[in-house]
Amino acid sequence: MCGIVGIVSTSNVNQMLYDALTVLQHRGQDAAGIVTFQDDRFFLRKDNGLVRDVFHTRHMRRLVGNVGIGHVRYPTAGSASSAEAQPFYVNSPYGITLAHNGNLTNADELSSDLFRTDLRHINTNSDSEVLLNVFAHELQKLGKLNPTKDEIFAAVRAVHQRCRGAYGVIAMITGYGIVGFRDPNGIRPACYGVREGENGQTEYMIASESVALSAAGFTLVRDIEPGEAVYIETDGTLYSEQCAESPKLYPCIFEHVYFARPDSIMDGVSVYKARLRMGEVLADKVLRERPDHDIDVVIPIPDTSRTSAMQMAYQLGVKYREGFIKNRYIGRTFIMPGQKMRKKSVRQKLNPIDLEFRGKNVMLVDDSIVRGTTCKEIVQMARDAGARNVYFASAAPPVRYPNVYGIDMPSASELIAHDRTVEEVGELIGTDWLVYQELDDLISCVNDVNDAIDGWECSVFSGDYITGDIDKNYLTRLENRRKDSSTDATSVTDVDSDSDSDNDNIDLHNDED
Ligand SMILES: O=P(O)(O)OC[C@H]1O[C@H](OP(=O)(O)OP(=O)(O)O)[C@H](O)[C@@H]1O
Ligand SMILES: NC(=O)CC[C@H](N)C(=O)O
Ligand SMILES: [Mg+2]
Repeated sequence: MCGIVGIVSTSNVNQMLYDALTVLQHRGQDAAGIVTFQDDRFFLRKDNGLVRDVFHTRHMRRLVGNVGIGHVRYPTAGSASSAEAQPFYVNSPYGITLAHNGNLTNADELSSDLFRTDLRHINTNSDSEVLLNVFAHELQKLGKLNPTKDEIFAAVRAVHQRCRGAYGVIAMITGYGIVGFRDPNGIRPACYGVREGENGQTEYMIASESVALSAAGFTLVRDIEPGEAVYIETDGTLYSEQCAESPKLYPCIFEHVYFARPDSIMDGVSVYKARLRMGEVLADKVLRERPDHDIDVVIPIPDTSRTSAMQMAYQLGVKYREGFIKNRYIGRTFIMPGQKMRKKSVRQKLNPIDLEFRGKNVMLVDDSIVRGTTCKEIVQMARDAGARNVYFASAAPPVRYPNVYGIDMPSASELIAHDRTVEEVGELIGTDWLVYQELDDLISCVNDVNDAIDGWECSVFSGDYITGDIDKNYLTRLENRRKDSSTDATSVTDVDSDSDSDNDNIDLHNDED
């Protein structure tokens, strides 16, 4: 899902960016990058790996300057090669770097237009490099030596006209400042906050999630509106403008189900509260389906489902027990590239405490079932640990349709619930009873706080794509591309974590290694 952050400060931003990226690490574990600038020079460090592995002291020392942006990557387009780590850089106009969360649905067309009409070269398969070049081209067309805020907003307006899909973006323009914007449907999140810097001057941070702000002592001001751009000059002056023609707010509901940290507030909705409610309404469904259930204990599948499972147990009046212990050194499995690695990691990551299972009817709770990698293993582990009956509840409805907006599930065939009934899925994962959340119930969990929300981007559950440009042909093309690329060692599908560590990484050569 990628995490993005940008800071305009009164002192060096390298450590603040690093810390913010560690707080956003749950959004992307594949690659990380930071770019700063000082005295008209960019300083960039990016590579595959977790934040703590990418940045060593020698890199941090070189990342000087009071303004910078950062990115943690979970690839959804192109490959997992280090050449597609972000931020991306383009030297003209002004020198622009950009960090993107989301996925463009018309990246192929744009890429060809950029080459044929705009005479721009795209060097990777990343849609984010395309987005950067569209922005750069539109800014360049205005042809000014010094860009004003109005020109920057005009370039964002043009990006909205040309780009389709989902994007939360932070771009840095050398010598001028940073600009953050969201797609006209507000699918991907972005917010900004303030704190007092040296000499009482205001410092700004833009980030994917509010938790990055609060962890660094910034106060959340607000979410960036769909289609809106926020431009912060290097001296700390902030401007904002609506740059889309008819913006609507349709945030991605899967952020609340899985991606976001529970201590974040997104578009006014507390992720933690939403997950508590998911547990509550799921318990109501369990009681509707089996008023005389014989559940002895509710057990979460750590980490993400904990909040919902706890509330579900409370609502059912059943014991809540931590029956699986999570190895804290293994990351999130769903966002790992490659099914082989994901499968292996579930066993490495979770281990049962047998006494919580032996002879009991256990209700296992997860936030979602996507490919079924986790639940298949877990149900078996519960049986091996001696459970009498293994029931399974998902705090989200069946995931039946591909995602094209920044979650790496582009083909329907890899989704366990695609074209299957709930009973069939239950049988496949080997559970004695499977309960899914209803979509209307899920929506009710996130709905009641913010009137500005027009609806939710729920395509993985409903098959309705808010951008209106996704049809059967598009999804078939995507699925075929996925099949073709699965034989390619550097594809998003089947990359080994360090298989391309010695790939050439074309970027700024002010870094000595
Ligand atoms: O059906 P699947 O394809 O297995 O995907 C769903 C699972 O993946 C995620 O866990 P993950 O390990 O990524 O993260 P977590 O520790 O935050 O729960 C999610 O929480 C589910 O447990
Ligand atoms: N998950 C994301 O936000 C991915 C961003 C971008 N599409 C990439 O693949 O790098
Ligand atoms: Mg999980």
